[in-house]
Parts: sequence; C-alpha cells; structure tokens
Amino acid sequence: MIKLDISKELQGPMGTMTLRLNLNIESGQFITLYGPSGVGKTSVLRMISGLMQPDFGQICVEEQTWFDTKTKVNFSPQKRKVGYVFQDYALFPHMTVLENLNFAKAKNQNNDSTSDLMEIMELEQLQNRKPSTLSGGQKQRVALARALVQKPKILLLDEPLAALDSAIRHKLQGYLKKVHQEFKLTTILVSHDVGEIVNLTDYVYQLEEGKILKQGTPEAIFIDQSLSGKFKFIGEVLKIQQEEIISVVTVRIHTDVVKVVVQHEEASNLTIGDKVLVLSKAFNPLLYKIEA
Ligand SMILES: Nc1ncnc2c1ncn2[C@@H]1O[C@H](COP(=O)(O)OP(=O)(O)OP(=O)(O)O)[C@@H](O)[C@H]1O
Repeated sequence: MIKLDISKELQGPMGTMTLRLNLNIESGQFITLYGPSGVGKTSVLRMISGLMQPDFGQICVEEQTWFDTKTKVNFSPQKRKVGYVFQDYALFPHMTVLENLNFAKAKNQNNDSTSDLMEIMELEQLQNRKPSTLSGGQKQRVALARALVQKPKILLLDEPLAALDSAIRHKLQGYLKKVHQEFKLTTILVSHDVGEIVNLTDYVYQLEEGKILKQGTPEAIFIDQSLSGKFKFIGEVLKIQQEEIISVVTVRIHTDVVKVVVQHEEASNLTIGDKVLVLSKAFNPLLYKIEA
C-alpha cells in the first residue's frame, strides 16, 4: 500500500496553486493520474521519487515511512525503491545499452538481474548499441529495463509512450503490462491517452488544479454515463477503412471481430490499437442457447 497525504504549493498556470492529495494505492495496482497540463501530475511522481519535497505531509510505502514532515523523515531518491521512466528516455548517450543498464545496478548486485531484464525486454540483440542508433520504441524499452534494474517496488511512468507512433505505442503497452505483472509492481502512470489508460490501468485519479476531481475505474471515468445503452463492450480498433460516404472500423471484442459503421469525423479521432466502447441503444437482441 502506498499512502500519500501531501500538500505542496506550486506555481500553476493561473498563479499559485496548492497541490493537495490524500490517496491510498493498493500494492499491485496499476493506476493513472489524468488531467490537463499543469494540474500537478508530474509533481506527484517527483514527490514520490524524492526529487521534490512536499511542504507538509507523509508518504508511506508498505508500512515504511519515506517522508514525513512531522518526524522529519526524508529518504533520499536512492533509498526509495522507485523506478522512473520519462517521455524523453534520458539514456546516457555515450554508453551502450548494456552499460546503461549496468550503470543503474547497485554495487552489490550480480549480473543476473540485468540479463533477465534484457531477455524480458528483448534487448539482447541491441546490448552493444549506443542510444543514438536505436528507434524511439527501442530506447524506451532500454529506459524501462533500466528503471527496473534495482527491482523497485513502485514504477513511475511519466507519459512514457507519448513520443511514439501508435503501432509502437501499442507494442510498448504490452511490455508495460508484462513488467507490471512479472515484477509485482505498483505502477503509477501519467497519461493523456484514454486508450492506453483503459488498456493498462485499474484505477484513475483525475486531477484538476492540484486536487482530485474524479476517481474510479477507467470505464467509470471515460465512458460517458449518458451513453449508457443496452449493450456495452470494450473493444480494440484493428482497422479503419475510409469508404466513399462512411468509414468502417473493425473492432476486436474479446475473441470476436465486428465491423462498425461510423462517420468519417468519428473515425478520424481513432487510431489502430485504441480501446473503444461499442454500444447499442435501441434494439432488442436475439438470444440463442449455445449447446455444450
Ligand atoms: N518546484 C516547483 N515549485 C513551484 N512550482 C512548480 C515546481 N515544479 C513545477 N511547478 C509548477 O507546478 C505546476 C504543475 O506542474 P506539473 O509538471 O506537476 O504538471 P502536470 O500536470 O504534470 O503537467 P503536464 O501534463 O504539462 O506535464 C506547473 O505550473 C509548474 O510550473
């Protein structure tokens, strides 16, 4: 469990703003901080990682106090078991992939952790390459592996896929899901990408002006209640075809694939891999018993 009860005065876009949060995040959850630019999402990650200090409050992780203004506890970033991945990779350009990972390793750590991570993140072929010779997606896989070298308890992801194109983004989401589960992490993602949030996360905190405006499952936050139809299924966009008058979007719902006819304008907001809601409002369905 991560317990955050923090307050920090920030210079918001409209003047001084107090970031005031009281959250309990269950261990093993994958949560999102969502909201417009400047509401304090990155500041929350920085305060958890120890890069920014709250003015008041407490940060406790699994019964251990990392920060407390009352008792004057303030663990250094090195002492906090946190992996941090940013949008811009922040790899050392003069080091190879392997050297970047080894640099992040604690002195007493053996090489097994690095080689396991290389395997999981499929980096073995790239281990002797320098970052400048890698694609954005490859660099972000290295950054993710590097964040995990010291076996953190918490993974902080600050829009890690925002600079990548949608196909790569979708592939990288698979890696994020995999490491979150395999490393039994508690993961906090900052993202503006609703498809990504629905795909990856269990719970969303929507922030506004440093406070929680709304919280709930991604479905509860993003699926407009007024849209509630008779049937709602979450699917993934596989293909978008522009026809003369309309567009046809192919959507996978679990193991089924359906085609949905939409206006060009609606289709233009979609990309392959987006999570979408397929709903129907006004028809009475047929029911067939499936014989065992
Ligand atoms: N150390 C600091 N002291 C005071 N204000 C700060 C400090 N660091 C950031 N800020 C301000 O706090 C506000 C919130 O910044 P933050 O980066 O947390 O927002 P954000 O929600 O992550 O935005 P974005 O989505 O654009 O990254 C901004 O207006 C920023 O200028």
